[in-house]
Amino acid sequence: MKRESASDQEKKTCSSVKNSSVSRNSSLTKTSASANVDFVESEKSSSSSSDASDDSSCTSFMMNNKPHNKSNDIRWEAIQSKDGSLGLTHFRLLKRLGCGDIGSVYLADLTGTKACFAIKVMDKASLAGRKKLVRARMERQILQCLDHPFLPTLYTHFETDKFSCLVMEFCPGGDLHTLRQKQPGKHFTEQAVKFYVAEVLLALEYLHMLGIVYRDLKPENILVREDGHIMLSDFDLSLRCSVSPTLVNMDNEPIRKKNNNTLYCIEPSCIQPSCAVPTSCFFSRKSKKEKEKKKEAVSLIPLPELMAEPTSARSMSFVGTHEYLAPEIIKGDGHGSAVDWWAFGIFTYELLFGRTPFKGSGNRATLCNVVSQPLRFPESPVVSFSARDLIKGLLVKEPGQRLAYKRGATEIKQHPFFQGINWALIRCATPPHVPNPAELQRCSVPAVVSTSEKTDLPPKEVPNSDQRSCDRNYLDFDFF
Ligand SMILES: Nc1ncnc2c1ncn2[C@@H]1O[C@H](COP(=O)(O)OP(=O)(O)OP(=O)(O)O)[C@@H](O)[C@H]1O
Repeated sequence: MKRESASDQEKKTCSSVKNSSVSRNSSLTKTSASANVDFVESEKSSSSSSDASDDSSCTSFMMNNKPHNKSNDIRWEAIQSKDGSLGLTHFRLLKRLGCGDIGSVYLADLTGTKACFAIKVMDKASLAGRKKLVRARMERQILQCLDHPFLPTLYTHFETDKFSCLVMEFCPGGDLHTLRQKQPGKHFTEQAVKFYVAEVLLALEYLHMLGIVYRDLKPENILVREDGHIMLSDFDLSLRCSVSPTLVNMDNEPIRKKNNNTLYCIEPSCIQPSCAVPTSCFFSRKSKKEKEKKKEAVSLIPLPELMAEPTSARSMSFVGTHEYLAPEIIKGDGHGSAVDWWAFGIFTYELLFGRTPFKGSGNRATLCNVVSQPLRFPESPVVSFSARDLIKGLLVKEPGQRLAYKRGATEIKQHPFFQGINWALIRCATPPHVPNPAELQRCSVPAVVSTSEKTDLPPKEVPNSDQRSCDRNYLDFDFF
């Protein structure tokens, strides 16, 4: 069953566990937590009349630049071949993959090419009527900024009179929630968990460096790519703020002065967060002998780390999925990026044990448990000490004491649970589950007829499950 995000109704009913003085219904919130942290966010309950098509500063990136590693991507070539004049009529909608709060996602191919995409189709009038335009725009703006192996590629977006459409990479492997249900005991092995959470960690690290607090981590939002690697999806609850990447030492002190003769390169691309080997960016002007000595010393002194954690961003919104909400969100204390590390702890727990730690008999009970119930581990399945220790560090109720609060993902990467992970090469590692050809075939065989070539209207929302649409091999299309 799909887990819903916290609703306004529950916001009212859980008043016993939260600070009631906090307003959570602001529309597009722009505020400042400290002198140098600004953020912009969208909320489920946002109200704005702004157009979904407004663009942000990073809009031009995707339209004019090919993200790295896409040089052999036939999808990219296919989109470019249409010369920027794309509309819904250029796509055959094959199957509805699912439907979220702000739109439906379809598997589609671009006519005249072999390229398949996932297209999120959002009805603009419906968005405006339900005050979701800001959320839709936020999601698009964030997608336009991303260029990471574990985050979605937005190939293009376009608007018709009625619809706003995002054309993204299609993940044929389903989501981790569904995949977990298929595992023996409905939980993953510790080895598989290590792989999935490591990839999610890298994706969160990248988002935080861009000043994006994800706020909706849960297995349902982790999709499995054709090659078995993961992709985080769904950014409409995310919070954007500005961060200033800083080099810090192990005590979290910013590094300001040069260390004697050693010149440090402060280009973020040159920093290898927990790397023991100096990169070519770290050079000195000393003699060979001195260099040798220095080399030994350097291997003992931890290198500075890049800290770009929007820890001090402050949002008062009540957003997310009940079982994954951090205590500070429920209490209305204001929250920053530490909420993602809390959710990362819940996520790791769920993948390992097949259930979340604070789930109650209802949403209200769950929220109360998150705030006040101590963390407990089931006796079975048996998991390692390091796995439990990692979860304990993440599920600390006070955000300031939580693992990763001070140094972000770097702190988590250094935890013994991840010992042996080659962070730089994880995208080349063999995933625990690679969708088999039959699964892929099922996803790519046209299960539905296409929309009319003469109209740019997508199919009317069909109230049937994806499975049914597969079984019937076609969908009824109503044009409205
Ligand atoms: N790129 C993709 N490849 C394959 N399936 C996808 C892709 N993106 C989304 N989906 C599927 O479509 C469904 C709807 O996705 P969507 O992001 O619109 O909503 P959601 O995750 O249910 O949440 P929300 O209501 O918060 O927007 C998802 O459950 C997912 O299974």
